[in-house]
Amino acid sequence: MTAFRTLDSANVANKRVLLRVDLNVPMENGKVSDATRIERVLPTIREIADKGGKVVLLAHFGRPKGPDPKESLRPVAAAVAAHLGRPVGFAEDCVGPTAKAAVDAMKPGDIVLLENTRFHKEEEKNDPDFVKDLADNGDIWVSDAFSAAHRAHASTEGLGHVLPAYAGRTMQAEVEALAKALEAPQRPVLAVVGGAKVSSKLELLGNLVKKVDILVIGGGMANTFLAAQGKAVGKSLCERDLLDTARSILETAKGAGCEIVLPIDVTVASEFKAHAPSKVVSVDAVGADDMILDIGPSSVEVVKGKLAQAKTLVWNGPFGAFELEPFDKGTNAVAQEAARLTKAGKLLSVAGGGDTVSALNHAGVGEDFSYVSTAGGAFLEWLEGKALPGVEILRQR
Ligand SMILES: Nc1ncnc2c1ncn2[C@@H]1O[C@H](COP(=O)(O)OP(=O)(O)O)[C@@H](O)[C@H]1O
Ligand SMILES: O=C(OP(=O)(O)O)[C@H](O)COP(=O)(O)O
Repeated sequence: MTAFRTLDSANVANKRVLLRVDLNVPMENGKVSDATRIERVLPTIREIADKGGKVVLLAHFGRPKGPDPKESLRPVAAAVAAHLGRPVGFAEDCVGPTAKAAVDAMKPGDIVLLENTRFHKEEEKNDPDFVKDLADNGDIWVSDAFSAAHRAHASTEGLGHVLPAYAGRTMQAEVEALAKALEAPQRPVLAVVGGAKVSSKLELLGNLVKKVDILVIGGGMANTFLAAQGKAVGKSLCERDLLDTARSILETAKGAGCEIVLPIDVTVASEFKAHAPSKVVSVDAVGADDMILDIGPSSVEVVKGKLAQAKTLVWNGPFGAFELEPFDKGTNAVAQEAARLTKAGKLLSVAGGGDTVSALNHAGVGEDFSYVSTAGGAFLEWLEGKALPGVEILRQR
């Protein structure tokens, strides 16, 4: 494995440092509801600023189709400043005259966050002209966004081709910690995959089932598998065009000797709303107007039984819409059991993902897992053994 170029070898004094961070943080009512991703990048920001660098933060937020005030990073800049205890400026564009004016006005040690890189469609295309526009405001590029390193985007990968590239402290720490915890995991290995990013994560499961002994599928992800088995899922989140993919993953799992665990009962409601009237039903009895928002109590018991068999747990994606009570019950119960087994020395537990970390904190066990990564999709791809473009670019230069 080629070593990273790290901040140890970077001369940042007086330099404009384009620092890619992942500030795709959970928000509730316009406020950051879980600051783990912010907390994790503070050491790198402080180190560069204290060495006299000008810290130009680049980040994405959500999946906007173009400029969209609802997906602005402005409120996140205020949260970064609050956690850092230092002022953080904000520029309303990440390229062009607005960004240039903000960066030109910086003094050594200053910190500025540029607006959502995804307001430009060229970001996700890794467009060379856009990369150049971003690079115009920097002398070096530091990436501390391990959780976005599975994306070969302009700010997560492209910049590494045109500027001297270095890994930030969180990037370093994540890769080291995951390798230490999971390079030779004790078996059985149990993976839990849930959450809502079904289309971008479902296909990963085809490789994951070859690496783990048991795969528990929950959250929105489970609905597509239930539908693939011919079950009704009503108004639930479900990717109908991925039913064949889901079926082929079930086949691959069978061939690989990986046990797949799906919910046997679910909590349904007719609205995606906290305290919406809800009931627990069998997965064979979901009605046309029902929305599956959590796993049910019998499923929780099944998952607890699987946890008791496992020596290693890897987890991305909550079991339900945990932000809305009472649809946090399944996630809370499983998280608390995993934490108990970890504290008893019976389980090595690694969990990751912006919302998953938030869910563990919500369940009161964020400190009790063996390792909590900021990364969800990137963590799953790393686990599959895939090379992550945003990591590889840091090794090559
Ligand atoms: N059954 C479900 N229906 C709709 N949304 C769900 C369901 N289960 C979980 N979710 C949502 O999944 C989101 C987290 O998914 P995801 O972004 O994939 O996780 P992470 O950020 O940890 O990688 C949460 O906002 C949660 O509300
Ligand atoms: O939140 C993220 O990933 P995650 O939800 O898998 O943890 C990253 O910021 C990547 O975001 P993306 O999946 O919109 O590219």
